[in-house]
Amino acid sequence: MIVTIDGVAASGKSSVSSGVAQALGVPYVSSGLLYRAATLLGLEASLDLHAAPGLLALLGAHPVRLEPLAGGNRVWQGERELTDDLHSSRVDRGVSVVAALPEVREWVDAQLRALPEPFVAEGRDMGTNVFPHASHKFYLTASARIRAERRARERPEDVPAIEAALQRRDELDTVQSAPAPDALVIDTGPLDLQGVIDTILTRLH
Ligand SMILES: Nc1ncnc2c1ncn2[C@@H]1O[C@H](COP(=O)(O)OP(=O)(O)O)[C@@H](O)[C@H]1O
Ligand SMILES: Nc1ccn([C@H]2C[C@H](O)[C@@H](COP(=O)(O)OP(=O)(O)O)O2)c(=O)n1
Repeated sequence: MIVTIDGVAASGKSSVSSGVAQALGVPYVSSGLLYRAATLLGLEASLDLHAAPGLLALLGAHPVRLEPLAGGNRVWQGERELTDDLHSSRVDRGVSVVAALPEVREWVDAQLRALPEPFVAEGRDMGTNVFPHASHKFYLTASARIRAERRARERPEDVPAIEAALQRRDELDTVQSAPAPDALVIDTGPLDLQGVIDTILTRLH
């Protein structure tokens, strides 16, 4: 069984997926972390983030591994854990450019499709492109202001700066962010985290 939870930036995808996965007793898979890892490593190597060949060579030479767990995903490059470095504002700013590269998308998709079922997969195109056959599909939204207020609790910047950055990323990610036609769209604005998780769990029973 595969459940997909897609949505815009900071709409609650990873927190909701973790809650749903824990209730089901399965892992969740955070696809965005692989795009973030490619971005972090490209930045650290001072690569041009618009150029796929250099990034792919780097990822080929030093493979990155996603460890999906119900409580939280971890990302490794060999023995080095990248997880804590993936949510900086620098990675936030660069990741949409990297995620627009078809070669990087293929690199991510191949890793995701190799994972053993069952799991909850979250990202942008889990229900459309990567797992179109998933049994249950959801898409989370909320206004940019509400998302910025939530994310401001996790970032040093103020709400208006975060809101502007989220809107910029929404625009850059538009191509791969359309909801699947068979996804249930949930506006998380009026709901708390548990409310969103319960809405999804109700549909799974
Ligand atoms: N429905 C909600 N109500 C209140 N806070 C939420 C809700 N959903 C998510 N959050 C909070 O918003 C922040 C962003 O959520 P996160 O799961 O990281 O989103 P995403 O994976 O879409 O970027 C987190 O601090 C999370 O706890
Ligand atoms: N399946 C996916 C997942 C993420 N991405 C891209 C788009 C996002 O800007 C970045 C980071 O995604 P992530 O879900 O980690 O972070 P946000 O919720 O957007 O803050 O990766 C994508 O293109 N396709």
